Amino acid sequence: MTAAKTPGWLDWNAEPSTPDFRLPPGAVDAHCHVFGPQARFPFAPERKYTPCDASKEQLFALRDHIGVARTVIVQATCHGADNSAMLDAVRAAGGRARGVATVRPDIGEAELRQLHAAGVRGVRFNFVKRLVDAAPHEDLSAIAKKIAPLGWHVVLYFEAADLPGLEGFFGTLPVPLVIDHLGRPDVTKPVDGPEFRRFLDFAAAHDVWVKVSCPERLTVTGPPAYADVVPFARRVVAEFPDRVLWGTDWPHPNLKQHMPDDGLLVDHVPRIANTPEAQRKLLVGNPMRLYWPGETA
Ligand SMILES: O=C(O)/C=C(\C=C(/O)C(=O)O)C(=O)O
Repeated sequence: MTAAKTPGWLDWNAEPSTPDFRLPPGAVDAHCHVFGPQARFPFAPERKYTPCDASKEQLFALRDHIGVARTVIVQATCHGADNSAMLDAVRAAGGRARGVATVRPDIGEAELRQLHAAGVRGVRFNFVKRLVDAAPHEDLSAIAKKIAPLGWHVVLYFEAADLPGLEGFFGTLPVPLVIDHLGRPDVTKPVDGPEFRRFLDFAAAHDVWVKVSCPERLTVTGPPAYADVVPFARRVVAEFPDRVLWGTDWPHPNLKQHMPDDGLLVDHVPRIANTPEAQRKLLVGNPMRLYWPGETA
């Protein structure tokens, strides 16, 4: 018995355009997911939404269509701490994928080593209230301490308005930090305003990595240019050229107004990283250093 998709949630675009922008050789999609198929990989009972299926085969077809060489497959909340769909996809990618998992604080060293051997290199802490019930900080601290010896990092997903209440805790985590989707800024506020400056100052103070992904989630002015998001992404690329990452966020869960064309998301890249050097760092050098250290793209 498969669960019905959350009403009103859009399906991912099955016919993405061919990008005009050619990704450089070795480009990495540093943020994407697999969902199910739920007949084989059921969704978590505690989830707050039910997506449509989005299989590893469909992810790899998109990867090849837009010219990406490697993917970082991030555990989504719809699968909770059951990482089996993500692990199945990472293992099937033949070294061309890494994983970011969701784990519980009681996870043991043996299981962490199995995840590492499978290609996992980080865990995700999600603070977006519409997605999860917040975990106690002591549980997250316990996880961070357990993953530190493996050289893993923590991927953080939060709303910008919640950063003031979270940044103190983030500063205690003994591992590198990676922030999803620009820290979800309110793009109706000025890019030079105090809110985004606080985010930039936090990012600088803690040497965090920042994903300049998901313009489609942040925009008010809408596709295809996502013009209101561009200044925020450009500022992060300019201030942290060696610690920015890019991803499609395919299959784009929880979108109701519009579903992006992943080909156009690729064409968004040169608007935010406007030199070949900046593009190579964003798309190749930075993600390779974080997820495939010591390997060549
Ligand atoms: O896919 C994303 O990164 C964004 C979302 C969902 C999740 O991250 C998730 O369910 O784990 C969202 O904003 O709804």
